[in-house]
Amino acid sequence: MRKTIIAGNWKMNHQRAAVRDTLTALTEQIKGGVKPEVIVAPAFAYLAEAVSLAKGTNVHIAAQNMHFEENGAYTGEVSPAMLVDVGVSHVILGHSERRRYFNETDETVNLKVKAAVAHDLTPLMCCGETLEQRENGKMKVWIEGQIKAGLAGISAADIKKVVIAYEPIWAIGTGRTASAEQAQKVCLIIRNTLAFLYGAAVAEAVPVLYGGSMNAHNVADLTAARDIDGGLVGGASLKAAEFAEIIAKTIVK
Ligand SMILES: O=C[C@H](O)COP(=O)(O)O
Repeated sequence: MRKTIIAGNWKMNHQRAAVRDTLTALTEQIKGGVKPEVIVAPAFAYLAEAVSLAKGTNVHIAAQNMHFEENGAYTGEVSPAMLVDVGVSHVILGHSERRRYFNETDETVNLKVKAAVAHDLTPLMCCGETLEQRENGKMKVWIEGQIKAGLAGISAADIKKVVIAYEPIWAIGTGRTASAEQAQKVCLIIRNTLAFLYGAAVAEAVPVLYGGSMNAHNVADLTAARDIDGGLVGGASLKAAEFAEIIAKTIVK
C-alpha cells in the first residue's frame, strides 16, 4: 500500500509569528487522529524554527526548493546538506513557479531530485501543463516528458523515495480546480510513465499527489480517485483550521 500525503506549500507567505501560530494550531488540531502523512513547507528563513516546533508531532517539514550542489559560490542558494542539517525531511522540487520565475528546467530539476535522494531528503517533484498545452492536446506528451526527464538516472530503488505532484498550472491559485476525473486521468498517465520506466509493481508504490486549488470541499472527491494519493495544497494550507479540515477529509485508500 502506498502512502497518502497532504503537503502544505506556504510559498512566500507567513513570517515568524504566523509560522509559529499556524504550526502550533495545526499540530494541536491533528493530534492523534491523523491518517495521511502531513508535510508543511514554510519559507527558508523559518525552516529551523518549524523543525523545532514540529518535533514530536505528526508534521514533517519540507523546503520549497534547494540547490543540487554540495556547497560553493552560489550566492543566495541553500544546499541539500544544509536542509538535512536543520532537520528538514522533504523538499518540493520543480514547482511551476520555480520553473516560470526562476528558470528551472527539467535538467536542473533532475539534478535536484538526484541530490535530494542522495541526502535522504524526500523530493516532491512537480509537473503540470499549461491551459494552452491542454487545449492543444499536448498535455500527455508534456507530462510524460517532464516525468522522464525529471527522473533520468533515478534507479528503481530510489524512485521509491520520490513523491510526484501533478499540478496543472491553470489550476494553481486560480480557484479553478481540475475535476477528479481530469486529475485522475493525468495521475494515471504519470503512473503509467513510472510503470514504463520501472515496472508496474514499482509504479504502484510511488505516491502521486494533486495540487491546484485543493480545499476542504474538493479534497474527498479528488483523493477518492484511484491514482491520486493526496495533495499539494497552497492557499488553503495557510490557515490551520482549513488545512486540518483538508487533512481530516482526505481519503486514505
Ligand atoms: O504548491 C501548491 C500549489 O501550487 C497549489 O496552490 P493553490 O492550492 O494555492 O492553488
